[in-house]
Amino acid sequence: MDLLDARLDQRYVLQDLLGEGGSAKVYRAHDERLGRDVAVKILHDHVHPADRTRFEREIRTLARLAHPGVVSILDLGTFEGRTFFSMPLLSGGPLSTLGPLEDTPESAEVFLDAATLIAQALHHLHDRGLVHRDLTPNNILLDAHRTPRVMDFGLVSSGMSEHTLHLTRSGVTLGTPQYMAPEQARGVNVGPHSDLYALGAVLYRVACGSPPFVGDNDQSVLYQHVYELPDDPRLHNPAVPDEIARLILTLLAKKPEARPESGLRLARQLQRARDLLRRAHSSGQYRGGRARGGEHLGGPLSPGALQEAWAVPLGGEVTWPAAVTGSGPLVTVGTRQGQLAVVNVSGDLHATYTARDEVTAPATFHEGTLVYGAWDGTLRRVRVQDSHELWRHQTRAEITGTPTPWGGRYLVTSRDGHLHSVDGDSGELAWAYRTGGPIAASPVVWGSNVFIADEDGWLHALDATTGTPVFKTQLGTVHATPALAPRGRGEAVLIVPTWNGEVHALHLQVRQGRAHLAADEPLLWTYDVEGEVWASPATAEGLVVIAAWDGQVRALRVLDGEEVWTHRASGRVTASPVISDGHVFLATEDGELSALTLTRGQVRWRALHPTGVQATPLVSDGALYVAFMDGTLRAYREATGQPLTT
Ligand SMILES: Nc1ncnc2c1ncn2[C@@H]1O[C@H](COP(=O)(O)OP(=O)(O)OP(=O)(O)O)[C@@H](O)[C@H]1O
Repeated sequence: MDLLDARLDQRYVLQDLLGEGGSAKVYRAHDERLGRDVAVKILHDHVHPADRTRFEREIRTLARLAHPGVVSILDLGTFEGRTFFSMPLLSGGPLSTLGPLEDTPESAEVFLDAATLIAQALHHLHDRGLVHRDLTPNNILLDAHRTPRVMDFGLVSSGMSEHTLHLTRSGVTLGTPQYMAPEQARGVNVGPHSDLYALGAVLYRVACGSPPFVGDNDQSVLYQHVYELPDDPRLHNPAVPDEIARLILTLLAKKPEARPESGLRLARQLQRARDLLRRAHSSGQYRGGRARGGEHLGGPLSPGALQEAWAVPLGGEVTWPAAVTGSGPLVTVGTRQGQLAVVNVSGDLHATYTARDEVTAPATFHEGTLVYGAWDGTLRRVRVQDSHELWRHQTRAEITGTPTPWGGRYLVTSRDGHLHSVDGDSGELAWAYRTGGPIAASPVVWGSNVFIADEDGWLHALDATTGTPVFKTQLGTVHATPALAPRGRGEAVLIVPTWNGEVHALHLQVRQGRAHLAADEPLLWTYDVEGEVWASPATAEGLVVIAAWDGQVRALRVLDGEEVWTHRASGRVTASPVISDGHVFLATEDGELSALTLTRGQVRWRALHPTGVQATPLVSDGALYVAFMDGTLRAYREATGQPLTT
């Protein structure tokens, strides 16, 4: 019977059918009494007694639970003899909309936050002696803020002793094979650990886009849950961070005792993974990879109170396109005189590595090693701990871009127009792609796609794993590395500044892992800064900051290129602006350092030095690190004891 427009309990007007399950229908309804929209779940007209039991079980369970990660029951009633209940309307779709994971810190953080809340919700359930037994991505819906709520408690079992899997409805096995723990598939020893396994399978599906096991029929899937090992999630989606892949695989352990011991313990592990990722993002400052938007976490919170903490002579000039990069307690910068200096955060020189030539390409810290290229075409990988050189790879021309880690390899550009993919373990070349013109910019990675812009004016998009071209488009000579602003699921804006001053915003979409230009509006906007651009744009919070060489700095809206503010720096700008915690950090060729608010461009801090800066500064660990052209590295920290000024 169609219930649309029916008015339940003088209060709920049913508006749209949201979905239908075995026992009930779910409607979007308007609660006239409170003037808000809710979801109403109403029992089918004629139901099998088993389905009625499931429905009642769900209501009783919901009434016992109160947790931010569990959908709450608002009201209970009957309509023409049919039981119904109302609950908050969850408009964010199923949990799977958070995936597949993209190679952005935001994507992993949203995923980990959601997983943590679900783990806590499971703990809440388990603590009350309940086991969900049917956790699937569709049974965890997101609200408008992407907060997940566990629902669908029709299969919940109370009491750990209950082993019944075959709660049947018309002879059908209930539970969802794709997410079912091995012990549940076999019908023995189902308990809280089975929900943790199911959560592992759900997270696998979200992270990779497909569940751990697929098969032609339920039996084949269940067989694999019992006997086969799942693939490493990174094989299906290389953007899955290592920490997340490891946690998912422990949840999918065949033996319950090998899984995390409780939802609470899992929640802690997920939070730790989030902290680790956050730290990796705040330090491994390579422009093309995680920090490709020029945004970094962990910069000075109140730049108004910045003071010089130390200065270290590096023994050589520091010029564009060098950049200060860092990891944990170490900061590094290369010089023209063939040195790569590694300084610790208290200002002591930790080590110096020599190259035969200028080290102007920014170095990358990655997994305890340092990867750096030099003007003579050598790429080296060195262990930070003991300075041991792991390998050296020789290319034919100057290395211009920062080595960008991708799927166990490093993507690195050279002046003669090549993008090389070099194996991280052996230093051997996996593939090389030749663009038409010289390259000065670093590669930019998005999902499994890599973009490079050359000086002949073309932007190339390649498959990052194989180097196969995906598309190319002509924009104009590019020196600076483009900035990528992710725009929600499978969409991003790539902001490409051309040397002659035109900044183009390309609208990218990803379909089955491949990037392409949006068919309806490939170019969102073009903005003419009327001057050369050497610095890479920086983007965060829906804005992009572009510093032209003549010193004019502009913040534009990523969406439509509208100008939000402008600022005139004291001199020419070659170093890229850096964004952290709502501030933009700028350095000029005549020695002006400044910190501006991101949203309004207000100057919060300014310092002048007799020598200038061309290399992009680093923000990390609450400090600002700047390498001056004369070869000094200076650290600026917030003066202690001063109140926050912003
Ligand atoms: N609170 C809600 N807000 C928005 N949509 C909802 C809400 N609750 C349920 N839905 C939608 O209604 C659909 C049907 O819900 P129901 O709980 O009956 O799911 P089911 O899992 O398909 O059925 P079964 O009870 O057989 O397991 C869900 O898949 C979901 O899309």
